[in-house]
Amino acid sequence: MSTVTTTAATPEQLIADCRERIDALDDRIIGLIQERMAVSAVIQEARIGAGGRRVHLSREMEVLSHFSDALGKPGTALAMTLLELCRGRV
Ligand SMILES: O=C(O)C(=O)C[C@]1(C(=O)O)C=C[C@@H](O)C=C1
Repeated sequence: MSTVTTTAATPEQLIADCRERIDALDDRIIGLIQERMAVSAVIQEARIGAGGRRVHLSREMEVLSHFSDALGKPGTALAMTLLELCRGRV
């Protein structure tokens, strides 16, 4: 977990500063998700073009484990949402 430093003089200022940082982080997270969706689409199109299926279950298990190892049970839910964004509903 990274450290958060602030020079805020009041609780109100601290909250405003931190919310600004959260909004900026959320923008970056959204950008990364959009980048992930584009990369995932390249893989899926290549697989379908080669006669395969959109979904690759064993790879999805690896993605789910990656997130749950790092973030616990909510990480699994997050990975499932990411996978749905990247390949649609199954
Ligand atoms: O890694 C793959 O083979 C992908 O197609 C990418 C991806 C993903 O977004 O992580 C998407 C669909 C598959 O079911 C598995 C994983």
